[in-house]
Amino acid sequence: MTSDFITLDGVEKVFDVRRRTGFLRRERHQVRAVDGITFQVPRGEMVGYIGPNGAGKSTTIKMLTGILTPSGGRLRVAGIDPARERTRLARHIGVVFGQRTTLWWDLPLIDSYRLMRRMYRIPDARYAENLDRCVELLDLAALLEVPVRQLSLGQRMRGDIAAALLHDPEVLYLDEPTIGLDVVSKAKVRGFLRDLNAGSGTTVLLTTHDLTDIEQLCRRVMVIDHGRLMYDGPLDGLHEVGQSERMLVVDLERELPPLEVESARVVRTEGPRQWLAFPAAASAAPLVAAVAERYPLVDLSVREPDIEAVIAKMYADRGTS
Ligand SMILES: Nc1ncnc2c1ncn2[C@@H]1O[C@H](COP(=O)(O)OP(=O)(O)OP(=O)(O)O)[C@@H](O)[C@H]1O
Repeated sequence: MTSDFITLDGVEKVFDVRRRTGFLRRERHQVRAVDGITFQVPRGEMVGYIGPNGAGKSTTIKMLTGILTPSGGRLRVAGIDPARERTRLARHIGVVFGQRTTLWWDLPLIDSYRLMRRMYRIPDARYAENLDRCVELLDLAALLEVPVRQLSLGQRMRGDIAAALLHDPEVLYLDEPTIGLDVVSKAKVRGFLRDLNAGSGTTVLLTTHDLTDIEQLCRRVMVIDHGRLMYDGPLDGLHEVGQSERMLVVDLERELPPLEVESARVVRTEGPRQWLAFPAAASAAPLVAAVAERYPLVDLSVREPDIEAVIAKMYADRGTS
């Protein structure tokens, strides 16, 4: 048996859309939301699934939960075809949508959990154990009797994550789990997910626009755009694909015209300080030596490429190709 827990092979999703083109006229056209995606996720991995708005991320997640049926290709989660056996699959997966809640709005948090226990037919001992663990790790003790509508966004999100985990799913899909949260709440959610993945070996597929989530949680990232997989690999590898640059920031004894050194270009000057961009994959040592030899150098620092800028560049390059 393969250790791959999620497998997609040439998966497609095409939507038929009717567009109004006149008073009584409507035109039919097709949107290829997912256009032949292939990837595998082994058990226990935590993977980032990112892309610009409308790239096809939510459509992929909906196919992985069985809400949507693929138009083509083959998709399996825990050996199950999600669209055909959605109920059986539900026992294996947990889903958290940052923008929506699965909790009952007017009920105290604990009542939502009790309803879920019944829905998923979770054995008493297991329910008690999982609830205790979530309450402790997600800091929910003081919130259990509070109606969901009175919870802050960060509290509600922690409540939703617990709800998704009460039935011990083997895989957790997270769609924007830190959206709108403050710095402290984000750190809490990220810390919990890291421990969950490391401790229980839960497989996690994480969709987010916050790249710090990815940097802090995922070693592997998949980038999707226009329904196609543009990149699948380690986060660091994005720098190479995106041809990113590092920055050498130099402080000189006095203000000078832009420095002229091989393999770097001055992108900014501010008094005696200058910023030199050079390829991220290149060593900074020869560049530093060249600057020090020819110019009156006082101080320097090297800045790593900003992953956000790398991805923005990837999206932009794609848009113009
Ligand atoms: N039910 C639907 N009917 C028609 N078109 C749809 C439907 N759902 C999604 N689409 C289209 O499919 C494409 C992909 O949408 P999807 O929601 O998967 O993107 P996304 O990557 O999740 O975007 P975002 O980051 O904005 O949430 C978009 O062009 C969207 O308009």
